[in-house]
Amino acid sequence: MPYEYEKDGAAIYRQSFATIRAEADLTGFDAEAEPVVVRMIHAAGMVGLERHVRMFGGFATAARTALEAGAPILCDARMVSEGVTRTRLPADNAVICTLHDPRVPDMAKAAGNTRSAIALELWRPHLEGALVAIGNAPTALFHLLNMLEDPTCPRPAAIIGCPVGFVGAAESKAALWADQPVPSLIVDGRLGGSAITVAAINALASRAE
Ligand SMILES: C/C1=C2N=C(/C=C3N=C(/C(C)=C4\N[C@@](C)([C@@H]5N=C1[C@](C)(CCC(=O)O)[C@H]5CC(=O)O)[C@@](C)(CC(=O)O)[C@@H]4CCC(=O)O)[C@@](C)(CC(=O)O)[C@@H]\3CCC(=O)O)C(C)(C)[C@@H]/2CCC(=O)O
Repeated sequence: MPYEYEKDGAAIYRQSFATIRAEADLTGFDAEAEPVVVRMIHAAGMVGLERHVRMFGGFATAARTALEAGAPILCDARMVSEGVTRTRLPADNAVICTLHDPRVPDMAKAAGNTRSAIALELWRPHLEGALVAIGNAPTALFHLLNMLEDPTCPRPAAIIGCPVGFVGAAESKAALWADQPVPSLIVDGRLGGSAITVAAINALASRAE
């Protein structure tokens, strides 16, 4: 006896988003921010994630405005950059991940840091006005905050700071929350990861949902 299941992709999305909107407490998010949180919950399969999502500085509007103006998206890991749905992007935005640049291993060795952190040095020419998306590496977020302490460092338009894990994830996001260098989104504590980071980008990229 074959299993019966929903086979219409659009219907699956519609049903998922309706379930999330029925079950999650989204009252703390305005109309710009709500679709971002809904898509993050969708990617994680976790109603309750909304209690850990925090934004400051008019994050959703700042990020959308930057994307619509053609800002590049700078990603810490290829898992993030590969997940961006290109057809949703409003200005054929460049999606850049420098982690696998052949120069990075030697640069990391010389600096005594992770590849994820040192790869951000190659962001400098693209950083001004960019949307930054850190979904994996706590060391990348710490390194970005250190770079931004230098007033001559180009400034991104907005930061998605969602590194995940047990070493440095909560601490790096707490540091972003404390510094508030530009409008940002964080998921507090150990929660985070590439999938929910990509979901936030994809929600920001298109207003249609
Ligand atoms: C310590 C690291 C952590 N990685 C985590 C979780 C995941 N990482 C995956 C993969 C495939 C990659 N992780 C690297 C970024 C690699 N991970 C690290 C580093 C050693 C240090 C980063 C840091 O602490 O900030 C880092 C290597 C580096 O020198 O920077 C990766 C480059 C490793 C590699 O394959 O070479 C690679 C990313 C590839 C890419 O997408 O471009 C996982 C899929 C785990 C796995 O393979 O088993 C998973 C994905 C999680 C996600 O949703 O993104 C942690 C948990 C973030 C951890 C840092 C914190 C901790 O508590 O340990």
